[in-house]
Formats: sequence, structure tokens, C-alpha cells
Amino acid sequence: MSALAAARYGKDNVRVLKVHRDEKTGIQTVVEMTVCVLLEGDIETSYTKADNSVVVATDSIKNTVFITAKQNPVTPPELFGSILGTHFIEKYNHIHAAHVNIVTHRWVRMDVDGKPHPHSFIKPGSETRDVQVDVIEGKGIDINSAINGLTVLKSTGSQFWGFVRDEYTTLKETWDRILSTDVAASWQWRRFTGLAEVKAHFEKFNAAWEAARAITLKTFAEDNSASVQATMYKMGEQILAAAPLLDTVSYALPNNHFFEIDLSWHKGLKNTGKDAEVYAPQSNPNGLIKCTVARSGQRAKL
Ligand SMILES: O=c1[nH]c(=O)c2[nH]c(=O)[nH]c2[nH]1
Repeated sequence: MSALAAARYGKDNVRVLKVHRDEKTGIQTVVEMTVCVLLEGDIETSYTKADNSVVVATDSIKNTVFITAKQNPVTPPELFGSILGTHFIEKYNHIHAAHVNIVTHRWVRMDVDGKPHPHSFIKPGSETRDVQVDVIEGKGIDINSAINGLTVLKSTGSQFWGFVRDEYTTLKETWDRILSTDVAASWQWRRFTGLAEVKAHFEKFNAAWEAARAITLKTFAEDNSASVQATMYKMGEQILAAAPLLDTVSYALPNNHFFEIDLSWHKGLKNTGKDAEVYAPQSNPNGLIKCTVARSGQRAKL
């Protein structure tokens, strides 16, 4: 005998671009998103009895994303995700949870002749602003916000020494190395009671994203890093202090290694230690360092 233990379904990779036109100034703004909506509820019979009467077609879910984007602001994504998720649990009696994931792609206004252009944009890299919004009937709205794909590098101001040395160790201690990572930072909001409460805290979402981004970059640049571990913890502490509605801040940072190259075999050329100039970027393997920072007394899962 078997039974359906868990089920959710919906539409993934719904790509949307919304243009906002300010009629007065002629300035336009674009927001590009990739959306995933997964629904849960009394949908078991669609799996176990071929009963499609409980299925809101994933095609209709996709249409709802477009209509909701037309009729509502799409920023901040935390609010748009909450509006979209709440729609499904309010519209369909048998749907009890909606899980909305939004990846917002970064389009930055172009400067032309030193001036911000009214309707032209650049995609500066792979950085995205992401949210996971879980609207759960009778419980509330859980929101996790994130920055992903923000690649940074510093050419000094990073050390790594004092680590375990044993018969497995070949790595030399260093007091000056290149440090580079692709930032994956996320912050978990305390549960909201519903859409009204999300709307009431509207302005906090962009503020938290801006603070998280600024703190991450400033700390990365300015901290004389003892390790990825020590630097990321400092970032998390500061973000929690800047945004009181956050329960936790998490980081997952790859250590993108740049190895020194010994060129002494060529006419005694000096290219290591304080003479290092030419490095070999490594694609793999890479360190991967994770942590979650919570307010004192709280434990969290990775
Ligand atoms: O910042 C670092 N943390 C580590 O845990 C580690 N391990 C390693 O080989 N290099 C580094 N660098």
C-alpha cells in the first residue's frame, strides 16, 4: 500500500517584464522577473484518482501572474509575491498555501553623456534580487529575501593563517591574499499575519535590501579579513542590527581561489609572496562557507 505523502504544483519560469512610464517626467523604469508559483491544498485526488476537478491549470496560474503584474505594483518583490500568493488562497477554497519564488534581474539605468538616460538600461552582471514568499492559510506569510550572484574580489586585505596543520595540510599560511566570492545572502523576516501587515511594512523591504547590499560590500572591502567565516559573520551581525523585523541572516560564500604561480624556474623570476602579480584563477574545487546569524538565544537550521 502507498499513499500520497506530499504534493504541490504550479508554473515555473514565468518570465515577466513590466515597464513603468512616468507621464510627467517621461522617465521609464523596467522590472524583469522570473516567477515560480506552486500551490498546495485539497489536490490529492488529482494524483490518486485522476480527478482534474481540483486542478487550477498551471496555464491559468501563468495567466494570473501576468494579470496580477498588470494590476499591481511589482516592487518591492516581497509585496508582489504576497499579493500573488494571497490571491490563490482567497480565490480557491481548496487551495491552502501558495509558494511564490521571484528572481528579479538587475537592470541599471544607463548614463549617456554623464546623465541618467530616461529609458535605457544595462545589465551589469548576474546579480539578482530574489524572494521566496510562502502564503499559508490560517498561519500568515513567511518571506525570505536574498541577493544572489553578486561577484566581488579584493586584491589585498585578506589573510588566512592559524588553521589546523597536520599530515593532510599543504596550504601555506598567508597574511596577504586575493579574496573573491559570489555573494549569496538571504534574510528571513519574522512571520507576517497577512497581506495587510506586509503592506503596512512596505517601505522596509527595499530598505533591508539596500542595507544588506551596502553592508555586504562595505564589510567585504574594509574588513582586514581573517577568513571568509569571520568576515561573513560581521556582515550578518550588522544586517540584523539594521533591520529589526529580521529573524536571521544567512550567507553561502564560495571561496573563488586565485593561486600564486611560482615562476622562479624562468631566470629566477620573483612572483610569490610580496612579489606576486600574476595569479591563476581556479574554477574548482572551491571552498564553500555557510552560516546563519540569529539574534542571541535563537538557533536556526542551515
Ligand atoms: O577563509 C578561508 N576559510 C577556510 O576555511 C579556508 N580553507 C582554505 O583552504 N582556505 C580558506 N580560507
